[in-house]
This record gives sequence, C-alpha cells and structure tokens, in this order.
Amino acid sequence: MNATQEQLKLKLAQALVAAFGSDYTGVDPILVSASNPKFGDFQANVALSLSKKLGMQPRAIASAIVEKLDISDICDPPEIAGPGFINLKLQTSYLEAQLNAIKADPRLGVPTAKNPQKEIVDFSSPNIAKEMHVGHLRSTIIGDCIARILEFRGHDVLRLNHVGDWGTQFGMLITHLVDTYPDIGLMETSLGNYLHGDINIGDLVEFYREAKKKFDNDEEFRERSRQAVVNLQSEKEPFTTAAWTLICQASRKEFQEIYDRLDIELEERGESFYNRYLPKVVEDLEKAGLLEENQGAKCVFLDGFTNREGEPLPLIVQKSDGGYNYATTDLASLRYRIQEDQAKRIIYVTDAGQANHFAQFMQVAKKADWIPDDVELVHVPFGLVLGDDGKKFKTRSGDTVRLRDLLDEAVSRTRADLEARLTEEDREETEEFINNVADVVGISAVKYADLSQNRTSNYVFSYDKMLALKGNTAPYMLYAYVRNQGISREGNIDFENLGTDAKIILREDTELTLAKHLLQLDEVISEVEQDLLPNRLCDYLYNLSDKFNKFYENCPVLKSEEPIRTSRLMLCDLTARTLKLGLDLLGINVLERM
Ligand SMILES: NC(=[NH2+])NCCC[C@H](N)C(=O)O
Repeated sequence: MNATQEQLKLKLAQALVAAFGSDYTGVDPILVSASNPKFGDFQANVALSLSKKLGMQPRAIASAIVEKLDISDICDPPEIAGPGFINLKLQTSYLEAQLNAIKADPRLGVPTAKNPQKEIVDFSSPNIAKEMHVGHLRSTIIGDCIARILEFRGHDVLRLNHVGDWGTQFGMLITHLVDTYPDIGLMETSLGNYLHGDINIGDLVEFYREAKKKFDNDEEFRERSRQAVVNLQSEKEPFTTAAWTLICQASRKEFQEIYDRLDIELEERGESFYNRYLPKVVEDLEKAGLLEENQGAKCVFLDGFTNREGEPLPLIVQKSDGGYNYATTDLASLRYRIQEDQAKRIIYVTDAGQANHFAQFMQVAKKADWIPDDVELVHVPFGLVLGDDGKKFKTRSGDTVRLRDLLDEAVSRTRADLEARLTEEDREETEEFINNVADVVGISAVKYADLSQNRTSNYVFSYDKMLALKGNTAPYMLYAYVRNQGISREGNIDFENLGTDAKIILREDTELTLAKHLLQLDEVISEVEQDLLPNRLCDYLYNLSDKFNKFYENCPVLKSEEPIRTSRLMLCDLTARTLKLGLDLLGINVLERM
C-alpha cells in the first residue's frame, strides 16, 4: 500500500465514522485496486460488507459515506457503481504534483522504513573444499537482492555467509594434506600459526575426492582422520588448526572470485564460529526438559514430523559419539544472532530441500523459548535449477557445472552476440568497450534470469532465453535504459537545473498510465521487503518499460512544443532513473551505452 492509498483509506474510514457514528471506528474500508481500470484506480467495497449490520442497501450506505468523504484534492468526484462499490479515480493534477515532488528525490519517493531494525540475511553459505554449485549461486543472487532492498529501506543489515567449515570431513582433509605434503611444518608467529612448505592444493574438489577415497578404503587413514577431528574440535592442537585454516583459505579464495565477479558483499561467519557454543545448546535443552535419549543420541522429539509408522521424529542435537551436527550449529547460531547481534528478523536463503531442517530447529528453539516475540525467523526457500531436459542442471558429460565456467559461458555468448550486432550495424568499438559490455550484460543476464522467476518454483537454465534481447530479460531491461537515456541526451536539457517552473504535465492516456506506474515503486519495494519475492520488482520494471514504450509510441517527445517537450523529457528521465534504481536493487549495474 503506498502513501496515496493510505491517505484514501484514512479519509474513507473518517467518512464512515462521520456517517454512521463512532461504533464504526476502525472498520476497514476495504480499499483495493479497481477491478477494471475503466472505472478508475481504486474501489472501496466496505458498503457491501456493512449491509447486514446496518440493515441498509449497500448503495445507500455507499452514498452516505460519499457524502461525508472529502478527497477532492486527490480524486475526481467518487462514483457509486454496481451493487455499492465506491469508485475512485485519481486526479490528473494530483498525479502531476506527486511526480513533480519525486523528480528531485534521489530515492524517487521511496521512504525509508518507519522502524528500521537489525536484519540478518544468511545466504550463499557454500561448503569448504566442495564445489560451490548452482544452488549456492541462487542463494547468493537472491540473498544479495534481499539484502540490497532492506539496506535501501534503511535497515541495519548483516549479510552472513554461514559457510560449512566444520565437521568430520575435515579429519580426512587434514590427514590427506599431511600425507600429500610431508615436508610441511608449523610456524608459530605473533600473528598466529600457519603451515609452511611447498603446498599447492590446486583443485580442492579433486583433493576432496582423493581424501574420501582413502578414507573409504584405508583403516589406518581413517583412524588418523578421526584423531584429527578430535584435535581440531578441541581447538588446542596448533598444527591441526593451522592445517584446517590452510584448507579453508584455499576454498575461500575460490569463493571470493565468484563474489567479486557477482559484486557481492558478505561477511564470513562459518559453522566453526559456533563450535564453542554447542555444548551449551544441549545443556540448555536439557534444562528446559526437552532432551531425550534415543539409541544413545540426544534429541528433541518434534510435533508434526512423523516417520512411516506415524511416530514422532526426533531432531538429533548430539550424536551417540558425542559429536554435534548441522542442526545443533543452527540452534547455536540462532541464539548468538538474537542475543549478541540483536537481530529482529533472521532470513535464511536456501533451496527448498532444506525446508524441514529449518522448520525443525526453529520449532525446537520455540519450544525452548529462545525466540522473543519481537524476533521473526524466515526461511526463504527456492526451487531447483534445471537443464533443458527438465533434470537437475548438469554439464553435457553429467558433471556438476562449475560456477566459474557458467559465468564465463554467459559472458562469452554475450560477447559473440555483441560482435555480431556491431558488424551488422557497421559499428566500431574498442576492445575495452566490448569487454565491459559483455561482462556486465552476461553477469546481469544470469542474475536477472534467476530473480525474475518466482523463487519458489524450479527454473530451467537457458543461456538463449536469458540473453535474448526481447522479453523479461536483463539485456532487454538494460537496453530500455540505454534507449531512454538516448532520448534524454538528444533532448539536450539539463535535468538537474531545470528551474522550478519546469513541470510534468499529463495529457494523454499513455502518459497517465506511465505516471501511475512510476508512482508505484514504493509499494513494490515494501512488498518485496515483506514477502521477500524479488520477482515482483522484476515484473514492475518490465511493465515499466512496456508502459514507457507505449507512451513513446503515442507521444512525440523531441518534436513537441514547450512546455510539453520538457515535461515528456522529464518523464523519460524519471523512467530511466526508476529503471536504474530498480536494477541496482537487483544487483545489476546499468550501462550508458551498449
Ligand atoms: N544457517 C544455515 N543453515 N545456512 C545455510 C547453510 C547452507 C549449507 N552450507 C549448504 O550448502 O547447504
């Protein structure tokens, strides 16, 4: 609901009380968008719902409300239609005034949140020594977009990378490291301990595979790996800790390359961070009387999760060997984020496959009374990335796709398209220009393809579709911006120094439609802030460029007489700035030329 709607709602509520008395204070006037734009912009349906209570015909109720309704500064005189709808149509002068007010505002009329709060977005979160896969890519893109929108609204956002940097697999990785580089030694320095020697892990995924193979086949290796885990978890054995650090750093370097290319800011606080808080989780669950032993494991039985026999399922928080798991870590991190970070909303962005995990540990935390009433926990699930064949996205040979290769491919295809276009248009551009355009458009296409889908559904990854110049794609949106800028440039006016008498004037229907859409940005952004669906913003921007095109087809801009010429140029400029701001919130940089 935007400011205009809020104002209308308020005035309707006041009219209702004026007409029928204070018993009707707080009654919702049921203001919604008009079911048919022919009838106006909004309709209030309250008269129909009050008919029984008042013992009156809805149309009579509607006219009694309208009689007391003073909205002459916002709308044309209201009309009563059908069984008793109150139809409202925004006045052109009102729309003009609104646009003239936002045109000098860098936030384009989007207010900051009334109650800014601490929000944590837990996203990306790949696992050390494993490949960062397309699922992590989705989490990274969606999480970043959500964080950008919350930041724009003025919230204090903590972007957390909950990397999988802890667990029994590190035993075998450390042992394999020692076996592969027998010459390594420990250096103890004032800045901490590290390993020295000729170490070059190279391909970490391959390294992981080798370690796993030995672990599965060699009892002696397995035993040493177990000892390494014990050493690591005690955090007291410097060599093991240094080896672990080295492995994490190698992975981190690879992740960072991806983050740099995608322009992602993230603070790493991995699972290991919570190691020291794990025993206390179990202790406090015990104190809360929630803990039960089940085949040697400590667990909490869950409501609403049952096995095939219909018996309640347990959430294990400590395994029979004393080890902790993914859920224990999430319980510890949850407490830390509430108590230390003082978060009021914690948003977890992962694939829908983890929905049970989130529902389960959140249920346990609620049972233990660890979640204050003013704290909200939200799992933001997303669907799978599929290949053309409708199966999980893979390379032709059936391997998981490396993100680096995926981004390279998007960029090189963009480059090929661009070069073909340059030849066709007989245009010459520098190598630098071509590189930059290919990079921006290629990366943006990958991001936009992901964000423009309703995240809850699976989506089919297709280079052809995401790179198409037509349709709801990044290249199309970036073009819309460039074209728009081109018109403004040709108009040759200085938007920043237009003077106060330069005003937006709305004459044609297509201008009015565009104007109304431009004024809906704040509503869309607060919707995304609530329901965390970035595709709403993509849809908004796509519709914006569609409405702009219709306006541009219908209304001459550069050839118009003043003051219409300047007014229309200002509409172009506002559209361009709205596109730029919207794309920026999606994590996409615009180009001035392409
Ligand atoms: N707090 C969380 N559990 N965050 C998500 C972690 C994602 C996990 N590392 C994975 O790759 O699936």
